Order: sequence, then structure tokens, then C-alpha cells
Amino acid sequence: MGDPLKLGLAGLGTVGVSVLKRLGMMENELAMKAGRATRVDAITARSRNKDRGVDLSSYRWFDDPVALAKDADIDVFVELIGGDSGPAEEAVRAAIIAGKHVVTANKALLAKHGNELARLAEENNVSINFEAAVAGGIPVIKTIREGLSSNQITRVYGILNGTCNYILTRMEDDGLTFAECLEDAQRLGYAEADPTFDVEGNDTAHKLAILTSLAFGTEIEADSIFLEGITTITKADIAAADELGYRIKLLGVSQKTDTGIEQRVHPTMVPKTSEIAQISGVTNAVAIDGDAVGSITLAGPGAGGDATASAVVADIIDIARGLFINPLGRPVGELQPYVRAKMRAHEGGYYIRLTVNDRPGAFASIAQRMAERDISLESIVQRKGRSHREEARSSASRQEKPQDVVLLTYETTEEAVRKALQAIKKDGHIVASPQMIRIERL
Ligand SMILES: NC(=O)C1=CN([C@@H]2O[C@H](COP(=O)(O)OP(=O)(O)OC[C@H]3O[C@@H](n4cnc5c(N)ncnc54)[C@H](OP(=O)(O)O)[C@@H]3O)[C@@H](O)[C@H]2O)C=CC1
Ligand SMILES: N[C@@H](CCO)C(=O)O
Repeated sequence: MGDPLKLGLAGLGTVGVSVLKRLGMMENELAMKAGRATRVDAITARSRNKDRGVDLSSYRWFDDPVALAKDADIDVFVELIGGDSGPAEEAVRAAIIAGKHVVTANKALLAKHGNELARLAEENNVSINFEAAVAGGIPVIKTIREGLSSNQITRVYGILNGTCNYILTRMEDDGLTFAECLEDAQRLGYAEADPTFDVEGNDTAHKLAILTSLAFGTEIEADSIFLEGITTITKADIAAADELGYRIKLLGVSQKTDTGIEQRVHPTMVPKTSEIAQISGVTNAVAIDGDAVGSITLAGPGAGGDATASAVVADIIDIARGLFINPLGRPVGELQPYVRAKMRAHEGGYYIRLTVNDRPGAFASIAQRMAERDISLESIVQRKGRSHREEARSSASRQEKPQDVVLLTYETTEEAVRKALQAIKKDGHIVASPQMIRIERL
């Protein structure tokens, strides 16, 4: 056996502690697989004295992640701090420049600086491995970069955020509120340090940007992704979707079009019978369409300490084995510039929920506005009971109690729906912003 591979571990939170435990638990097995031992030599976190449920006394402690990254005795810097700037970014750069391999789970960092960090890693002949950055425990980076390298990929899409899928599932299954579900996701270690990144869709966008680069051989470009999160999804939407035979999922979709690559993240209603609708809780799923392989779907836990540690440790073992692969699948100089396709006016059906003053003529006027835009309605249903907007209700007269009305359109365009909704708003029949969710038959 060769010399042990010495690790500097930065970040001892949900993922960091799980990595530490897994490396300890699997020590002998991993050494056999890699042909050399892997040993954590030094660690850093913000607070030295926090009880993390593990004995840290045998590791060298650093207060400063950058100092750890440059330390002469470590071979690999494992970054599990998070954030696209600050200590994580500074330490990763310092490690690469100092000739250390890097393993990171930090998709925010890669979405922002991935092209540059990959180039820096190539220049310094070190690896930057990031399997855990996308879809937690699912080995999707390896699958696209290595397993599917002989395919022309045309589309990648999926559920890429465990927190959002957990929230949507529990709202549907257990009737809990959005806030209750988010609190649980945080307690279980699924959510980002700032959970708005999860629920506003940014985390999905970061992951999608990485997958797009690997799938299409383009530079990572996260800034131009069309983005809608799940914060406006209510129990009323979930119940209505259920009754109509759909589930709501936050999807990230990246596809090649004639004009470039389209990347979008938004809540989507998918038929309950579809494969993607079966993905529940913290589970993620990534579907990849390739010319040789057809369509494949990978599913598995998308967040949580153990699942994420599985991917981080695999990345470490690749380094111990001496494997080197261009981080983005080809030399950075060979990546094509990203060309953004105009987001195609989504064509398909739409779910629309309107909170409407229940007065004569309101429904007829809404139906007319839709007809003026050639939008055919599959159904229009007045939801019984309390409307979504309590405050709207209290401000209305007894005769004009707001009611939720749910419309399902047949195939139409986004532009037509947006224009019809503008006209409906102007007519003054609705008392809250309309909810609009795209329907996809994936
Ligand atoms: N949680 C998950 O399921 C997944 C997370 N990830 C990614 O993994 C990374 C870590 O996530 P997670 O473990 O959940 O995050 P946590 O918030 O649980 O842990 C972050 C750790 O970083 C430490 N830290 C923060 N600032 C500094 C600093 N300035 N110097 C040194 N240490 C610092 C914290 O120290 P202290 O404990 O002392 O406060 C803490 O130990 C993130 O990039 C995240 O996006 C990826 C996939 C799944
Ligand atoms: N917060 C992320 C962690 C995994 O990347 C999620 O919920 O998916």
C-alpha cells in the first residue's frame, strides 16, 4: 500500500460530520478499494467548541480555512462550508494554487466560478471533484461525464432539490403548511444554510447549470436561467392538482433547441401516473435523453448527511486511486460558449387559480377573456369553501365573498395566458395575484 492520502476537512455541519463518520466506519474497506489509506489529518469549522457528536481530538484544528487549504501536510482539501464567495471560495482557490486536490459539495460556488476553478485546477494538475454538488447521493456527474460520454445529449431534466420535493410531498400527503414542512426539512439537514436558495429555486438552478455544462459541453452559465420557486404554491393548489389528477413538482429543465440551450426552473404540474410524479420526499430524479442510450432516469436521495457523504467519499476515493478527469468533462478551453435559447413560449396546458369576487358576470367575463386569446378551457371549477386569501375575503362585502376558481386550459402558449390574465386583472374581478402553473406531460 502507498502512503496514506491526507485530508483537510473544512466544514463540520450536516455533511462534514457525516463524511468524517463514513471515512472512519469504512476505513479498511476504502483502503482496500483505493490501494492506500485515506486519513483525515486536519479540520476547520467556525466554532471549535461546538458539540458535534464526534470525537475531534485526534485532528489538527485550524481556525482559518485558507490556512488549512494551504497546509503543507494535506493532499486533499475537502470543502463543506458552502456559499459562492467568502471562506469557501478563498480556500478552494488557495488549495488549488497550492497544488492540493479539491473535493466539494458546493453547487453555488461551482455555478458562479466553476469555469474558472476548473481551468485553475487543470493548470495546477489537480482534481476538483464535485459529485455531491448535484442531486446528493445520485452519481449523476459521473453518469453524464463518464458513463454517457459517447452520447449526444439533447435534454436533461428532473427534480434537483430535496427540500422542495420534501415540502411539496408533505403538503400533499399530510396537509401541512409550507412553513411547517420547511421547518422539518431544515431540522432533517436537507435545506441550505439560507433556505430561500431552496424554495426560490436558486439551488435547482445552480445544479442545472452544472448539468447543462456537462451534458452539452458548454461553459457553466447560471445567471440566465428562467427561475420560479415554490413559495407561491398553496395547499389549495396542491389539493386542486390532486383532484385534477396531477402533482406539483419543482423541475429543472435544460434542452438543446435550434437557437441555443434553454434552461428553466419552475413548478410544474405532472400527471400522477408519470414516472416523475412518483418521486416523493427528499428523493431527486434526473432524466437524461441521449442519442445512443435513449432516455434514462436516475433516482435517489437528493439531500441529507449520509447520502451526500456517500458522494463526497467516492470523490475522495477517486483521488486516492489516482483517477483524473477534466472536471467539466473536457479541457475548459474546449468548452463552447453558452448560447441562451429564447425561452420557448411554453406550449402545453396551464393550471390557473384565480381568487374571484363572487358576483354576477365574473365567471362569464373570465371565460370571455380566455376565449379572446383562443384559449380553450378543459375545465373551470369553483372551489368550495374558504378562498385562498383570507384578507381578501375580509375586505369584501357579504355578497362579494372571494372564491377560488381553478381553470385548466388545453394546449396554448404562455403569451396567450399572460395576456388573458392581464385583461382579467384589469376587469377587476380578481382580488389577488393569479396563480399559473405549467402542465407538462413528461
Ligand atoms: N445538507 C445537504 O443535504 C447537502 C449540502 N450540500 C452542500 O454541502 C455544503 C455544506 O452543507 P451543510 O453541511 O448542509 O452545511 P452546514 O451549515 O450544516 O455546515 C456548514 C459548516 O461550515 C462551517 N463554516 C461556516 N463558515 C465557516 C468559516 N468561515 N470557516 C470555517 N468553517 C465554516 C460551519 O461551522 P460551525 O458548525 O462551527 O458553524 C459548519 O460546520 C454546502 O455547500 C451545501 O450546499 C450538498 C448536498 C447536500
Ligand atoms: N438543500 C439542498 C441540498 C442538496 O443539494 C436540497 O435540498 O436539495
